[in-house]
Amino acid sequence: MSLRFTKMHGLGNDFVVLDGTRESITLDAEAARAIADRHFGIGCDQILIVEPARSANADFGYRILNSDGSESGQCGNGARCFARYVREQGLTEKNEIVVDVRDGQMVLESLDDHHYRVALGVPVFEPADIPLSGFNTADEYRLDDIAGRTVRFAALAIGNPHAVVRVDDVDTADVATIGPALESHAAFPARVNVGFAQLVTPERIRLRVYERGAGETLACGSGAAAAAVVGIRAGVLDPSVTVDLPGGTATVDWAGHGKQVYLSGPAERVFDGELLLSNTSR
Ligand SMILES: N[C@@H](CCC[C@H](N)C(=O)O)C(=O)O
Repeated sequence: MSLRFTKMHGLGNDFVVLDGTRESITLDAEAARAIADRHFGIGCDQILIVEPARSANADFGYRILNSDGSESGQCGNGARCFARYVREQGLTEKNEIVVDVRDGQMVLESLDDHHYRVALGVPVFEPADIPLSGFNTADEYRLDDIAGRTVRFAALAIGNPHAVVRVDDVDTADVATIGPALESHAAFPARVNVGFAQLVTPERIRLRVYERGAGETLACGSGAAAAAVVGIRAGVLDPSVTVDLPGGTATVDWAGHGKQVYLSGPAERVFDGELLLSNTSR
């Protein structure tokens, strides 16, 4: 059995994109891990599945699987690739696309030169799936047992959960230790994406993200949005923020409490291929 796929990336956060509009695609966690495997499969941070819309006002459904086989409700870099994919595959000619994600909807807009702007949703502080309690304030939590250290962070959801740790220098931040320790800490039963953000100017941050279910990636779009929103809410960032990630630069715009957060940046198509599913099992 074989499956046609397109390999894409957004700022080096890479994806295998599958068309589930013509025939339904069911991938269990083991199959997802096999596809994402960089030695025995195609290799990617996430698998994106284009599905038929579930709501009357949507154009498509959008499913996201991490490289460890877990499912997420959000992928910002993937959403830009999704927008490019559905237009290039002739699935729509629309410039503005509404997609159903696991817990809501997103709006994807085509800009010039293969750039896209994505409305990720309204950020939620004190999200229900992050049952932290007994910490300082809604904006700053603290855990004392992260690899023997005390770590302070903000926590919020943008369709998926994020912890944002402010650091002086992303180059020397201990992402490899603090990232996985916080990602799978008991305080986060659904696990969490962990961003390490360095303030450069009120319009610019540098960011590295240890992603839930994928490890450190070259860029995380929802992580960029989360870090910018935390800084804007704290009054240290302007409403439009340039986010420098290891894989490139994204822009985040947020007008404040109760408003949608927007992520803009490029989407690249790398190649098309056909996956022989029997070759992915080990
Ligand atoms: N790379 C993504 C986020 C993908 C999902 C995330 N790892 C999760 O489990 O929530 C992005 O660009 O937003």
